[in-house]
Amino acid sequence: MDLRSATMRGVQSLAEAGIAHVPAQYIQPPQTRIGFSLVKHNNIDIPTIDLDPSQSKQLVREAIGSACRDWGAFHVINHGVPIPLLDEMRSAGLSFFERCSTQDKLCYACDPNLAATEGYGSKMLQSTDTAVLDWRDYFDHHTLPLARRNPSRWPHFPPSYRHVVSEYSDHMKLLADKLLAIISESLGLPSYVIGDAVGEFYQNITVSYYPPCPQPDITLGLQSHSDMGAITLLIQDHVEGLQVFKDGQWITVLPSPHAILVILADQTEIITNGKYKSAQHRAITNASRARLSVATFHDPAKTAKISPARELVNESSPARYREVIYGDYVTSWYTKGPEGKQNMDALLLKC
Ligand SMILES: O=C(O)CCC(=O)C(=O)O
Ligand SMILES: [Fe+2]
Repeated sequence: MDLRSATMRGVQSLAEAGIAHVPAQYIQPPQTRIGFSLVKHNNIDIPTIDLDPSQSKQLVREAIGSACRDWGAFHVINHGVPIPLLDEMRSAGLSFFERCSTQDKLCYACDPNLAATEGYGSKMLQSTDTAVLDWRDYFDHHTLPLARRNPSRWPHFPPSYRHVVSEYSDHMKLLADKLLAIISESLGLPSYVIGDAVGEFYQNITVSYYPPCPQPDITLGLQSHSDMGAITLLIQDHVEGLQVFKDGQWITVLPSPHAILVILADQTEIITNGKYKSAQHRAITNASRARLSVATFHDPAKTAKISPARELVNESSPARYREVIYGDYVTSWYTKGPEGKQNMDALLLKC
């Protein structure tokens, strides 16, 4: 197979072509390879917080407060989202990637020259780009506000696909609202403070598909980054691959099929004036099993001005970040690339 045309069709075609060596554009430099930094397996896991209404609200606030401070990411269980819906969402995504023909998938191809367009894609090398490519294909859906939601742009297969994504989107929004309220309260603020600072949610749902990779030691499924919006809700299948960076180590997030992973994103770090940090995370590859995740991003409008909440700024705790227009932040993220937390570092004020 012509490797160039296979690359245009995403990494799944490369994997299915049975290559033994990945094309050069997918090879990570030594410092971002998985062998470079410490990886802890299974002996520490990120916190799990039970949101069942029978739990003490005060204890839940405290548990969320420490998870946000220490990790920037945590699992929630008894979150109110029907478990069958989580399974339906994973299985709809998997059917698109594994049961649709390449030709069918390409009907939904997003414009590779534009950032964050809706549809099916894989990171492409731009002519000026020196970034290493991720071993990942994806389908991005624009789901909220409702005016952005156009299910006719989403896969027609399996037949339930469009209905499942719409229902999933609605449930994720409710959960994101609830979590931002508890996160505000965990800082001693009224429940509306962070939600009001973010404003109306712009929600995107990205299904990521990581085919088996013949050289997992020198590739990444998704390079290290923090999410740029306010809060991300993620589910994964039973295959390990997601890692969160904590205290100088990469920690694998063990799959937990009924749980939803909450990832604090950059705008929440700014609004909380750095009291809570966005989580740096990445996805690694493996040689034998495909992996699927579904990330639901909740972002401010591009015109929203984001700055530390006034309630958290005072003489003893001055503002640590300058105000940013969210759209400018997104542009800089796509221009400089997501690597690590470099985009947040650019907003830090010298206190
Ligand atoms: O696949 C994963 O688990 C991570 C996905 C992710 O971090 C993202 O889409 O921003
Ligand atoms: Fe992410």
